[in-house]
Amino acid sequence: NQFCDAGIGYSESTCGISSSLSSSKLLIKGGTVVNAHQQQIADVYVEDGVIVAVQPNIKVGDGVTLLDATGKYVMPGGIDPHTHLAMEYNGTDEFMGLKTVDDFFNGQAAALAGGTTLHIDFVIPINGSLVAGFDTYEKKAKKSCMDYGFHMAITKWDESVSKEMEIMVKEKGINSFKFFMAYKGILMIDDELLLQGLKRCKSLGALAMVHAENGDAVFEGQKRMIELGITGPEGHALSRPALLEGEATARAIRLAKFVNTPLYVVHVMSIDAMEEIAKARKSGQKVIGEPVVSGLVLDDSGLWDPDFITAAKYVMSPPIRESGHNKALQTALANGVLQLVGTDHCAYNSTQKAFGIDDFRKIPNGVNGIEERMHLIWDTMVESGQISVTDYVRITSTECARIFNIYPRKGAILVGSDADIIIFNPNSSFKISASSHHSKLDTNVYDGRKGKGKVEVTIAGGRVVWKDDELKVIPGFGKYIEMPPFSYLFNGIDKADARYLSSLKAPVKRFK
Ligand SMILES: NC(=O)NCCC(=O)O
Ligand SMILES: [Zn+2]
Ligand SMILES: [Zn+2]
Repeated sequence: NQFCDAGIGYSESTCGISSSLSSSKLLIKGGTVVNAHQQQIADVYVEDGVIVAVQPNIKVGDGVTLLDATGKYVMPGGIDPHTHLAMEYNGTDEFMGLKTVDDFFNGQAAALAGGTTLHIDFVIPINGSLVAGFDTYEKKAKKSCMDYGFHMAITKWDESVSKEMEIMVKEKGINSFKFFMAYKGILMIDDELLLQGLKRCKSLGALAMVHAENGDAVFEGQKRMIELGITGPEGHALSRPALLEGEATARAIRLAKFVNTPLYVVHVMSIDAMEEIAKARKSGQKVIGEPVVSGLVLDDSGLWDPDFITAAKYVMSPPIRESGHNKALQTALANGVLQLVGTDHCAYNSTQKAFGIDDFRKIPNGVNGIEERMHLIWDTMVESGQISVTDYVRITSTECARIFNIYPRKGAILVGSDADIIIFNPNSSFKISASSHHSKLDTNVYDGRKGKGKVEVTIAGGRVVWKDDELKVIPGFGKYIEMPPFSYLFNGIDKADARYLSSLKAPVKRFK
């Protein structure tokens, strides 16, 4: 790994960052500046971490770092809405018995090398306590080298959880809560809890997110596979078919409609789930669908690899589906049925994956992607002609900023926006390899993939952190980004509620 893997307190001089790269004034010259709404040839001038001017032919004095972007795209840094860095369960007894290997420093360094400048991670409560979970994640994130935000998982329900949700929203800058409809006995919630959670989210202006799989049926499917003697990684896919993802997606959508609150479906992996989202959106319901890179570009064939470790590295939930789902998800992303792309970066190494050598139920669930997302989505969606460059910015950055209510501070190259910027060369190329990536993983589910386009420069918070294939990152430089409630998804909810109430033909006056 090329970045400075020092602890907190590392200073620029000890890692040899040249003064030109650490200048607080930057001028990006002559590139095509792309926002989700338009593209234009312009210069971009940055001072103290903020974009100060976007226009042609900006003239500056001395002491400004110049970056030539002629023939290249200048785009907002990627925003990954779905990561699990240093993920733990209950603080000590980690999710599926293990802790993810990429933490809030090296996982972020990998993200920066791939052009992502902000990620939103999932806080896992400790014994159900949101405050305890938040405190733990706040400590883990102290060494951050790039900006980050938090979603919060809800794993149990009582008065104190309901109160803590309010604290999260009003005092801690969290505006989204994830409900796991799977992982029975660990994180899974039931419909009653989901209903209470949806109501509470609505009252706080927070976005409800669901991991949509029928956890009871998955549990049954797992038993079925073991009874049939299917204990390897392929049993993972066979035990939780797409119909169970479709069922849970439909159920969550209907409950959100009943409550009249927006819903965000994380890691949409199947046609079954995507079609439920399409139907709901067509009817006017506010449902957001997030595919992840693995579901868009891979198929399940790796799970049948005769080598256990090779197969186990593809184990994630919902599973990577058989070929055909990936292409359908790409089309849905291109035509607006799905809105933004995450990674679900959840890194378990070979030793950890080997925990399930005799029983696929014990293989920790998760794949990488935080470093690869921007390149793979460019190659799969833009280079193939499925979407435009402006749409690329929308699905990798802007829409995420809008949904989580931090636009245009993030997700845009506009005067006043944070200087989180990439310079992207469409004529260069990338190659993914487990031996050169920046994750701590010893494997990579995209190992060997090549494609067109390359993130040549990443600027985060106004600093050049990635250039000439070299990382220059500082632990502690990343900021926590608070996300206010009542995003645009809540517009009109009150009017729809009033319409509903006035439409009720009740109460009926009855004579006794
Ligand atoms: N997706 C996965 O397999 N691991 C991370 C946890 C989750 O998002 O469900
Ligand atoms: Zn999930
Ligand atoms: Zn996840």
